[in-house]
Parts: sequence; C-alpha cells; structure tokens
Amino acid sequence: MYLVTAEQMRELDRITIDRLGIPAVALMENAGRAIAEEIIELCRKRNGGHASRGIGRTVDNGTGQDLTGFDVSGDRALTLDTAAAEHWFILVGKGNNGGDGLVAARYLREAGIAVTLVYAVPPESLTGEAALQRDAAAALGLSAAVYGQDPLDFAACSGILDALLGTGAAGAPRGVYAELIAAANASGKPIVSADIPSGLNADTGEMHAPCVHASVTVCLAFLKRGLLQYPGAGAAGTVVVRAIGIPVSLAREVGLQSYWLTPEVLQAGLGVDVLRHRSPEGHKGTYGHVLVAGGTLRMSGAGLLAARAALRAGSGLVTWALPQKLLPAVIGAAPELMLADVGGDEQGNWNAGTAAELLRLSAERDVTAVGPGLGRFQGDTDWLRTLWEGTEGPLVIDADALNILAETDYSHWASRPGSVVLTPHPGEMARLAGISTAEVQRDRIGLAERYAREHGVILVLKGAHTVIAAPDGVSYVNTTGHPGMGTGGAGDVLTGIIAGLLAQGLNALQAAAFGVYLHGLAGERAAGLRNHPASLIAGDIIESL
Ligand SMILES: NC(=O)C1=CN([C@@H]2O[C@H](COP(=O)(O)OP(=O)(O)OC[C@H]3O[C@@H](n4cnc5c(N)ncnc54)[C@H](OP(=O)(O)O)[C@@H]3O)[C@@H](O)[C@H]2O)[C@@H](O)CC1
Ligand SMILES: Nc1ncnc2c1ncn2[C@@H]1O[C@H](COP(=O)(O)OP(=O)(O)O)[C@@H](O)[C@H]1O
Ligand SMILES: [K+]
Repeated sequence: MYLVTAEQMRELDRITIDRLGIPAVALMENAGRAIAEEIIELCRKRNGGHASRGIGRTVDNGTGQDLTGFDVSGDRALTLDTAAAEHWFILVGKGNNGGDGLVAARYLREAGIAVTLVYAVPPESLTGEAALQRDAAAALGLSAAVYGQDPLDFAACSGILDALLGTGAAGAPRGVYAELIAAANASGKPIVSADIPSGLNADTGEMHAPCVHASVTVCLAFLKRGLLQYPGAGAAGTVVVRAIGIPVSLAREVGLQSYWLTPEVLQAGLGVDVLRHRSPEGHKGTYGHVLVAGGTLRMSGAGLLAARAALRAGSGLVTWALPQKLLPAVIGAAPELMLADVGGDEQGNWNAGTAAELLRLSAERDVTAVGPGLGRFQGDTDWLRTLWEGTEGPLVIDADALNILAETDYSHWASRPGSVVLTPHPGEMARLAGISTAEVQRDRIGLAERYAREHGVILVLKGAHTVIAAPDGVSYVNTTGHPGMGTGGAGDVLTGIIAGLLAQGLNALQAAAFGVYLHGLAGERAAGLRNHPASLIAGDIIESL
C-alpha cells in the first residue's frame, strides 16, 4: 500500500478532478459515505454486534490490545439496529475536510442516527463543495450549532466525528479549532477522524498541541505518511483506508515511492520469496556464509546474538570473528557457530591490527556484519575504511561501527562493489546526520529517504515502525514489532537477520526490508509467549524466528 504526503495527495486530487474530469463533489460524496460507514461499524462493534470487515489486517501487540489496524473494504449497508441510542456531534471545519463531515452527517442521519453539526466557523464562510454540502445539510434540516455562539454539551453525544482539519492544515490548530479539539478530547467520547486526526502533521506524524486522539481514522484514498509515524500513529487509533474514486493507477504518474511494508509489497513489489522455499537438494553451501565482526570483553553477547540470529535467519554457515582473548570464554556458547580469532589486545578488545585478518576472513564469506559489541579503539576509522574499501560483498554496519562512520566524511571513501546496509537506532541516526534525536524522530521517513539518497546506502532507521530507505528514493515503513522489543540486544538480532538473508542471495533492499519485517514478527510472537511482554529479552526474538 502506498504512502503519500499531503502535497502528493493534492496532486492526485488535481489529476483526478482536472484531467479525468471526475467532479470534486463526487469524491467528497464517496469520502463522506465511507466515513459514515466506518462510524456505523464502530457503533455496531461497541454494541457487541458483528464487525463486517472486508480485506484487512489488524496488528495485535500480543496482549490482546489493538495497536494500529488497516483495512481496505468494500460496500456495507448503512443501517444500525441501535441507531436510536446514538447521537453524533459532527465537528465541521472550513475546508473540504469539513465538507466530508457534512456528507457523512447526511448518511448517518439516513441510518437513523441523530447528528448535530458543530461548525468551527460561521457556516457562511464555507466555500466550494463544502458550501454545497452545508446547504444540502441545511435543506435536510440537520440540526446545527456554531461553536462559540450556540450552547454545546459534549456529554450529550455518543460519539464525535472530527472533520475539522485534513491535509490542508498548516501548523498547530489555531483559535476555535484548538478549543474544539481540546473539548472533544476531554469529552471521553469515541472520536472518528476524517482523513487524519486534526492537529496531526499529515506528512511527519508530528502531533501539534492540541491534536485529536482518535479511536478510528478513516483515511481517504491513500494512506497518509503521518498516520504510520509516531507519535501520530498513536493518535490515529485504528486506521482504515477507504477508496473514494481516485484511481490507484495514478500513483506511478505522481511518482509515489513510499510503501507500507506488507507481505504483498514484499512479494510483489520487492520480489521477495516470503515463504522462503528451500530446494530439496540444497545444502549448507547453498545458503551462504555470514561473517560477524563484533564482541568485546564488555559486550561479547552482542556479537553472539548477531551471529546466532544469522543462523536462525537461514544462513548456511556463520563465522563469528572476535578478539583472541575472548575465544576461550565463548567456546560452546553456540555450538553451531564457527569462531575466528582476529588478534586484538590483551584485554579482549579490537585494535587496528585486526583489519588484515578480518579482510582475509571476509574475502571467503558472502557478507560481513560489523559493529555489534565492537567498541571503539585507536585507529578505528582507518580500520573501518579498510573493511569498506577492501571487501567486495555486502556490508551490514551497526552499533559502534555506525558511530565510527558518524565521525568521518565517508563520502570520500572509495565506492565499493557490494552494497551497504546501515541499521541505526534514532540515537545513532542523530550522530550520523549531525542532528538531535528529537529531530530524527520528527520526520523519520523524510530523513531516512534523504540520508539513503545522499549517501548511496540502504538505511534502516530502527524504532517503532522502522523505516527502510534506498538510494533511489524508495522507502518502506514496517509495522510488525512490539514494544517489548525495547530491550538490549534486539538490534544486534536484526543485524544478524539481515546478514543471514543477504547470505542467502537476497539483495540489500530485499534483505533489509524482509529482515525488519521478520524481526518484528518474531518479536510479536516472542512477546506473546511470555507471561508479560516486558519479560521479552533479545534471545527470545531469535528463538521465535
Ligand atoms: N477535492 C479534494 O481535494 C478532496 C479533498 N478531500 C478532503 O479534503 C481535505 C483537504 O481539504 P482542504 O485542502 O480544503 O483543507 P482542510 O484540511 O479541510 O483545511 C483547510 C482549512 O483549514 C484552515 N486551516 C488550515 N490550517 C489551520 C490551522 N492550523 N488552524 C486553523 N485553521 C486552519 C484553512 O483556513 P484559512 O486559514 O486558510 O482561512 C483552510 O480553510 C482532505 O483531508 C480530505 O478530507 C476529500 O474529500 C477528497 C476530495
Ligand atoms: N516499540 C517498539 N516497537 C517495535 N519495535 C521496536 C520497539 N522498540 C524497539 N524495537 C526494535 O528493537 C530493536 C532495538 O534495537 P537497538 O536499539 O539497536 O537495540 P540494541 O542496540 O540493544 O541491540 C530495533 O530493531 C527496534 O526497531
Ligand atoms: K480531521
């Protein structure tokens, strides 16, 4: 499923209306009807009725609590047995988002649900299609109030439709919009947002103050980027994407290149064999050989986790290269692994002298993963450069190896035949990009796309809803995963998984995207196996692969 910015959405609207000749009012009619359908669905569910979802996937966090769900569904009857018990307030903004709300109000009324239109601004200030809908609602005799002029008691309603601000919003909600959003949130009533929660930045997921906290967001036509990025993803509730008559085939014309990472996108878009078929005559040599370079006295476990994860990801062979001093202590920790001595210092740390042996080891393996538990040492920049320029296969760079990169301008390093996958968490990304962690989190997709393009790498920006971006501008947002995965070593496991997939012949983008997806799924599964997800530890993710 495509992800769009507000600007791209406007372009899609423009082409549909101006070039295809589909009237804007028809799109608005479809949008309003879809919103009304979803409100009725919510009422039905709330009253214990059967949910009649179409195609869809709900992401469950393993504790029975819905995180974000997506649904693309077809027609459904606009009736509700319990309509008499419902009374919805329709918060109407000045633009087309308000117009959508007015259409929804008509359909809700049609289903027997009481509605009160609550205009944020005097209705006379509406223009275009929204004004047309205002007149239709008035002609039907829908009851209406103007915020600030008429008395309004939120306690009297059973639910709220937020049709205040959509993709045309700029900056934090002002004046009466801000007051209405605050009042709606404070009411404790379920809120359904039209297109995006008002107060959310549709592109970045940044939540302005105030921002609607929705139970359901009925996203229109294309999934807005901001609905998948935190903190916005947390304000949107269950996200349902509904078609409104804008052809999906226009996506290519507008140059959409950002996707929600689903099995379909992995399979059809990225060409990944998600079932991971193995040839009946395959043997360990068929499935590649990973070299993991990492682990020091203080953090030997990081190297071990990455190496074990590479095995569980299906790599035929895995060699773990580490300082000689540590070798006796880790023998037998994972009998399936091969160990390689790279020298190092007396304390069991890596040093500049390990580069030559590492290069030799790497030349005989299909992929090298460097960084987990590596530590820092004198001359580590040249050390990493030697590896970068001297190895031919793909490199997965994580943890301290990222910190080394962050301190140097590696754009001057010789370009390498093999691809590079960087897997920073937000703190490491901040150091790489020379900005604060808060700035990284402000627009994760945008930053990942820029960095990947400018540096010619596959970038995996980790954290809830990990972003994968490629040098050609394509990006994916993953929604598998679990808050329980916020535990030391979970990232080392991801590094191993990506390396393991690379060894099996996936290209760097495929391995990064599929690796992130599988890592998240394994995390969900592992969390579900514990008494409480907080008890999840990184090794559990490996065991759930
Ligand atoms: N034909 C189409 O295009 C279709 C569009 N569709 C729907 O339209 C939505 C986009 O509609 P839109 O572009 O009219 O903008 P919208 O989000 O309603 O709000 C803009 C208004 O809000 C105001 N305003 C802005 N920022 C503000 C702030 N911070 N605080 C306070 N006020 C602020 C601003 O007023 P101004 O400040 O300019 O006077 C302006 O009038 C889209 O999300 C989807 O729901 C669908 O029906 C499909 C077909
Ligand atoms: N709330 C969450 N939802 C989904 N995935 C998460 C969440 N928190 C952490 N993760 C995942 O767990 C991993 C943590 O990686 P990282 O911070 O590098 O850990 P470490 O450095 O200890 O190995 C990342 O892949 C991240 O995406
Ligand atoms: K809205």
